[in-house]
Amino acid sequence: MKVIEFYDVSFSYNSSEVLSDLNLGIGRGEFVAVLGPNGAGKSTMLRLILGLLKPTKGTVKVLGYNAFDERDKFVGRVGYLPQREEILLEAPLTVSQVIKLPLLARGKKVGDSKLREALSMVGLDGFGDKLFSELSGGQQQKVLLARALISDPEILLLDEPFNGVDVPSQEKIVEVLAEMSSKGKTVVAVVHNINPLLHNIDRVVLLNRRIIAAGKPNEVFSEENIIKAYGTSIPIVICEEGFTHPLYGDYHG
Ligand SMILES: Nc1ncnc2c1ncn2[C@@H]1O[C@H](COP(=O)(O)OP(=O)(O)OP(=O)(O)O)[C@@H](O)[C@H]1O
Repeated sequence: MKVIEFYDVSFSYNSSEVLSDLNLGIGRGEFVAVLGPNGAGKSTMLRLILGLLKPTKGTVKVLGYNAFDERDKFVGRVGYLPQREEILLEAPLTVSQVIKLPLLARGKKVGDSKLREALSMVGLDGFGDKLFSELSGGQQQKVLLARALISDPEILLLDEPFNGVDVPSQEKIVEVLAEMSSKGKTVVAVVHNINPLLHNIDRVVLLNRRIIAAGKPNEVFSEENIIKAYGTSIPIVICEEGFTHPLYGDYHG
C-alpha cells in the first residue's frame, strides 16, 4: 500500500515553478532519501506532503487523504523534523516543552513516561529540564527527532536531519531511523549527504525541480543522472559491501 502519492504534481511560489510534474509513490515501511542540489525543491516536497502547501497542479495524497484539503485527518500520524526552527532558539523553552509543544497544540496530553522514552530513543536521557537554546546543534537536532517520534507516527519526514551533527550523533540518528523503518514506519529523509544513510535506505529520489531518477542507489547514481541533477560530475566510489557512494564531502569509510 502506498502511503505517500504524488500524481502530476507541480508547485510554484508566486509565478516561478519550483517543482514540475512529480509522480511518485512511497510504500508503507519504505525508507527513502530525497537528494538534490540547493534550491532543488526538496523542502517544498516535504511541505506538500505535510499539506502545508497546495499544489498548483496535480494531487498529493497521504495515507489515502488529500494532503492539502484533508490535512487534519492524517497530521497526527506524521512526524516531522523541520530544517530550521529559529523560534525555538529565541524562546526560553526546556527540552520537555519543545518536545510536548506540537501535541499540546493539538489538545493531546503527553505523559512523563512517553517523554522519557522519546528522549531515551535518541540518547538524551535526563535532558528534559535543560534549556533547548543552550544545547549544541547536534543535541538540538536529536531533541527535534525525539519530538517527531513521540506520537509514534506511521510516517516520519526529516528535513536535513544531519545538519550540524557530528559523526556519533549522525550514527545515533541513522540507528533510530533504521529501527523505525524495521518496525514498518515509512521514513522520508531529505539529505545533502546520503552516505551516512546509504546502507539503510530502500530507495533514493534524485530531485532537481523534476524527479531525475528514483530507485536503488546503485541504479540512480549514474554519471548521467548526477550531471542532470547537479550540473557537474561527482566521483563515485563502490564500497566493500557493493554500495555506490557519491563522494561529495565525506564517505562512511
Ligand atoms: N516561501 C518561499 N517563497 C518564495 N520562494 C521560495 C519559498 N521557499 C522556497 N522558495 C524557493 O523555492 C525553491 C526551492 O526551495 P526549497 O527550499 O524547496 O529547496 P531545497 O531543495 O530544500 O533547498 P536547500 O537544499 O537549499 O535547502 C528555491 O528556489 C527557493 O528559493
